[in-house]
Amino acid sequence: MAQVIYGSEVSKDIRSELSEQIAALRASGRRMPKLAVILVGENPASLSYVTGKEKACTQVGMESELIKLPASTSQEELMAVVRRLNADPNVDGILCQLPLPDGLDSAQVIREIRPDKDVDGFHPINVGKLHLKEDGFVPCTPLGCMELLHRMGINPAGKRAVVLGRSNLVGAPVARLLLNENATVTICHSKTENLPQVCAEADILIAAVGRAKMVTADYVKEGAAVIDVGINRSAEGKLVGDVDFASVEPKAGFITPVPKGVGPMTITMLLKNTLKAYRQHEGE
Ligand SMILES: Nc1nc2c(c(=O)[nH]1)N[C@@H](CN(C=O)c1ccc(C(=O)N[C@@H](CCC(=O)O)C(=O)O)cc1)CN2
Repeated sequence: MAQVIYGSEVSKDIRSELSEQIAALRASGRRMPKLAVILVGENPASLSYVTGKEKACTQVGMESELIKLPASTSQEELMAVVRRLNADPNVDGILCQLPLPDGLDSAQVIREIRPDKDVDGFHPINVGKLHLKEDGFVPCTPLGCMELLHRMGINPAGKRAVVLGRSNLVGAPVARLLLNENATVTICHSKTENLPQVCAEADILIAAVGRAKMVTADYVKEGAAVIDVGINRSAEGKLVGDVDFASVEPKAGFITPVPKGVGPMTITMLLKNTLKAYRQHEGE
């Protein structure tokens, strides 16, 4: 039976540490860290995630600003909002909730965000820094996966890690983070042959493909740490991961559930990145 690692619980500990740090800033009369979130359109999932981000900021004592724009917003209008936030000295972190409505170019928006305010870690400068092992902003979901591994007491050095999925948001950066911590990393994708066998060699298996319950027990080595990044909605509207929990849990050593696994860590790592941006802006 695997040890189930709840990101929701780990998040509570990290958020209480962040609250203490922010309370100390407030007590010394300092400016508060501030996150600005841009939401374009009416995607219900995106609305729920940005609401979660605002609530989390309030919970730890950070300031936040939600800029809600209609789906009809033009690329130039969106870029102008980013430029306004870039120039605002009270804003430490900026993010544009993804996906954007059809017709808007997210890559162009991300490139417009000042790299020192890019708390999502998506700007090419921050992507480059991750690959060069330089200090920059790392995307929140991959950072959350690494934090969970560390909290499980797993040191990736020398371990076989398999990342299922190669997206810029999760697969590619989490693979790089594992490599940076000296794991031997394989990235699998839709063209990978013998997928279950390749995955079954992993000591650490990260599932980030976006296919409900795709990872069954035959993909998993006995005792492996399995991190499920999937957020898939079933026909009944139930949230399910990429891992078939019932099948994998008896075989794995550690496993994260969906919900209450990696998801809450994404928002917690965003708070951490925003406080880091604030400290850099304050010259600490
Ligand atoms: N600009 C960004 N856009 C998106 C990101 C991102 O990191 N930056 N990631 C995802 C969405 N996301 C945050 O934005 C996110 C996803 C899931 C969760 C979460 O807490 N999930 C809960 C379940 C919530 C539910 O019931 O729907 C869980 O897994 O327990 C938080 C944030 C894409 N866009």
